[in-house]
Amino acid sequence: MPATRLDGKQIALEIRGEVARDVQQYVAAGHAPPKLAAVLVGEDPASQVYVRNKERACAKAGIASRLDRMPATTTPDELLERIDSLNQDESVNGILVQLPLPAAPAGQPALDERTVLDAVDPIKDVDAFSPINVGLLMQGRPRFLPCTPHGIVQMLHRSKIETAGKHVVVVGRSEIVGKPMAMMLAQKDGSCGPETANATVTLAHSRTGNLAEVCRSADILIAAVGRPEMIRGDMIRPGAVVVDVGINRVGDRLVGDVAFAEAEQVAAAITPVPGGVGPLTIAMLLHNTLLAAKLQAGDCSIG
Ligand SMILES: NC(=O)C1=CN([C@@H]2O[C@H](COP(=O)(O)OP(=O)(O)OC[C@H]3O[C@@H](n4cnc5c(N)ncnc54)[C@H](OP(=O)(O)O)[C@@H]3O)[C@@H](O)[C@H]2O)C=CC1
Ligand SMILES: Nc1nc(=O)c2c([nH]1)NC[C@@H]1CN(c3ccc(C(=O)N[C@@H](CCC(=O)O)C(=O)O)cc3)C=[N+]21
Repeated sequence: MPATRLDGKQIALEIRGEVARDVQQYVAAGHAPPKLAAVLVGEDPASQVYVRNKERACAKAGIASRLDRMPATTTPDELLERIDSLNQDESVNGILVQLPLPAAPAGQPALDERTVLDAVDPIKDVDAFSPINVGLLMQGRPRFLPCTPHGIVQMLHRSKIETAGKHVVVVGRSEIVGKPMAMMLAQKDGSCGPETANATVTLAHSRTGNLAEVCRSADILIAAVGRPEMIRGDMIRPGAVVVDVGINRVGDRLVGDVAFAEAEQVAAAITPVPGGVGPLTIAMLLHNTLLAAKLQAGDCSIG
């Protein structure tokens, strides 16, 4: 029997509905609508699509948004100045600097991702990329949860997939996905999302020995590698849950990091690409933007 498809799009719509309702209540209590500022440097086509989707989702949830487009020739000082002005702007609750940043034109200093992300005020850091928010997450007392791992946690929970006592293998150790994902699932209590903790976590990467065997030992396999269809059917334990984070453009097709047709024959449940983790990332960004507004209004001390 082929695997159940975990419908990320549907779950994302459900979460967006909840955020819209909470935004309505927040505004009814006399607050200005939450506001997200996205900074897009350069012309990367995938980033354009993502930022457009995000703006549309904000509008539907009653969240205000502004898009600051800056040319690929922007200097580090210009970008840091823009971030600082968004930090100071009391009407802006959330700030997102779209990644990747473009390469610098010849003869100009590069835009360093770390320096730029460090400049975002932690109380407005809706991506949860700043060192303060990463540290709070590590300690099990997060303020903002990073959007993609949080979306995955929500999807598992809402699909009634238990993580406690399970062996989760996360393939990929990026700061955005793999590393925080592993940390969240290994937490002792529910601090990083409802009932999604207490997993036994293996964090695999490009230097992992015998990756296929490590993957086959997973009850839940989470692939965040960025290599089209590298997780094959024979790397999956029969009956496992497979979460495919990868978004790879191959010609005009969008494919994940998992060879879906093969995996579907082995797994018990699997996320498709598109329509899996991607839409959840956006839903959790909306959630974080409302949370940011509440924190700044003094409405709640922590998530
Ligand atoms: N759906 C969504 O919302 C999102 C999707 N994505 C997508 O997820 C994917 C991963 O993104 P991101 O985490 O930013 O990627 P990065 O490129 O930052 O990290 C990739 C990770 O995969 C590891 N890796 C690379 N090759 C192999 C290999 N052959 N075997 C095992 N591990 C390997 C790398 O190992 P090492 O550390 O050793 O180099 C690294 O840790 C991309 O396709 C991206 O587009 C990203 C963010 C959100
Ligand atoms: N500061 C920052 N924060 C991010 O969260 C961030 C980022 N930079 N840079 C790039 C990655 C990637 N990412 C995606 C989000 C949604 C979809 C998404 O909605 N995907 C749709 C398909 C969209 C399409 O057709 O291209 C889907 O999977 O169904 C994809 C990718 C967020 N990222």
